[in-house]
Amino acid sequence: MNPIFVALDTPDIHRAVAIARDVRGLAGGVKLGLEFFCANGEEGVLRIAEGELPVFLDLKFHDIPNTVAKAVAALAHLEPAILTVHAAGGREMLAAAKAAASPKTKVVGVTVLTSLDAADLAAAGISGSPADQVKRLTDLAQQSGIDGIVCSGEEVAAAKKQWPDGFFVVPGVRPEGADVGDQKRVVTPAQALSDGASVLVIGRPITGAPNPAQAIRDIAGTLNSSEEARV
Ligand SMILES: O=c1ccn([C@@H]2O[C@H](COP(=O)(O)O)[C@@H](O)[C@H]2O)c(=O)[nH]1
Repeated sequence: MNPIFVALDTPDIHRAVAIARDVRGLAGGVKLGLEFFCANGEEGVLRIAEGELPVFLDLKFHDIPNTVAKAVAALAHLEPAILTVHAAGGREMLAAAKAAASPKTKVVGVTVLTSLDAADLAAAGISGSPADQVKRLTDLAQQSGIDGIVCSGEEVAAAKKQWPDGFFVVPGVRPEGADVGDQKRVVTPAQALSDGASVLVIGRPITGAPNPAQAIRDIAGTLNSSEEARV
């Protein structure tokens, strides 16, 4: 499986369609998040799905089990390849999300956002490092029956050891020297992949490039040959 999913973080449907077209045949899929979904809804998702790349719906649901289950059920007919919920929503909520999803969808739990560091966790009253919190939430996710987690590349090797057959989505990925923006726990695509990432989520380094297709080719070229063979 090609691990590169391009984050189409724009409210502009025409721009999203154009980038999805540019990266077709080079990316493993596209990721649609809150910015896109709030602006374009289900109709927008269907437009992007016409491009025939697998669609990852990154809506990061976090609510009581009944509400999350109903939200996931309302989207189940779209059969996204991947769907996110917040692992901190608890075991019951995670299990309810999995039960409501299409069997074709991998449900993954966001552990600690890649835009947060230890100081941010402390400010929110969470003790320990991001790695400690990712470990706790990975346990919870595994016990709940969902398919995997979202974590940074800094934690993915440990998470893979903890959950060998888990599915690991890694955002906060930056080619050497690229602008990190608001991301705080960042690794290179090659590092994330060799440490066990199943999917690399990459947005601005591709969508902000003058030539998104070339940006993906450049990233693929940084992966070592055995990993590159998967792209
Ligand atoms: O912990 C998380 C969870 C999700 N994301 C999402 O990934 C992309 C990253 O975009 P870049 O432009 O490559 O920074 C974005 O859609 C986030 O919502 C994340 O970054 N971290």
